[in-house]
Amino acid sequence: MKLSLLNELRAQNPIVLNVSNFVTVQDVANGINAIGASPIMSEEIAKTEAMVKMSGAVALNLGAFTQDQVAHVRKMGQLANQYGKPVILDPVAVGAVAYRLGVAQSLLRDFQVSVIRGNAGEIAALAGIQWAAKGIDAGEGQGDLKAIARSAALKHNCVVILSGPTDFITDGTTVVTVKNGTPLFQLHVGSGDMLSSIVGAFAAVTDDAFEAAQTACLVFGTTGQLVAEAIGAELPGTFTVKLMDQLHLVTTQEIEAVADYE
Ligand SMILES: Nc1ncnc2c1ncn2[C@@H]1O[C@H](COP(=O)(O)OP(=O)(O)O)[C@@H](O)[C@H]1O
Ligand SMILES: Cc1ncsc1CCOP(=O)(O)O
Ligand SMILES: [Mg+2]
Repeated sequence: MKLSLLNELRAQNPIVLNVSNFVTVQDVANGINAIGASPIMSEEIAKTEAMVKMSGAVALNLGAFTQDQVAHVRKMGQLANQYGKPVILDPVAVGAVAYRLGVAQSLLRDFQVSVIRGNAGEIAALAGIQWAAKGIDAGEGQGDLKAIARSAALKHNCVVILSGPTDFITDGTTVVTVKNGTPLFQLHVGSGDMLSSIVGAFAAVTDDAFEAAQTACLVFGTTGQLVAEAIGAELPGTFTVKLMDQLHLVTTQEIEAVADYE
């Protein structure tokens, strides 16, 4: 865990290039901005190369794609590999919809990702493990989440974040768990998407994708937890607004004071 990456991120203000989904695009852009990085979104394949070149990391979200957009994502992933930019993949709902899983698997064959960030249903699907995912949510399943995360990481040769009440972050060998968070994250559609792109912001300021993934989970989880403790009630609207504020304001000292990871 390297919390000083948060200060590094704020000092560098790296550009994070996103293929987002139309549902959560504004939360994702503002989340990246609030934490101290610089978001840019893209939907046009013709300008992909220039945009990849100027970016520090590329975050690819499969939340709501058309076939044209899949071609765009593929080209962006391949160009990111060519220019040595870290790629973060958010495989939204691949556990619930076979077509989505097929698309994600074909993309994972066509370019190398640095980090996959998904919930239990999504990561189990990418590991080839049985799980009853529910739409965009994790759903229900049996099994050792640590082992599922590790198996997905080994299969796709990358760092994997299996997020949820506890986040499991692994490079396929070591597994770090982050227990910070709040159930309010589940009442805000886009929490996962924000986390994935924030992983991109951290990956842009270090060559160590595993460290970037751990730190992003700790920063995001503790920030949400601090907000929930401050508002003290189940108010998803208020939570969303205050989460943006706190992502901007949170300090490494405040995070250290509540950090719960091993
Ligand atoms: N019940 C919970 N308690 C604490 N934190 C949670 C809980 N559920 C999700 N989170 C946090 O919410 C964020 C988004 O994760 P998740 O809900 O798994 O993604 P998605 O929105 O893609 O399903 C992560 O930071 C995760 O740690
Ligand atoms: C509701 C919805 N439908 C397609 S993408 C999307 C948003 C998913 O966001 P998250 O996985 O971050 O909750
Ligand atoms: Mg999600």
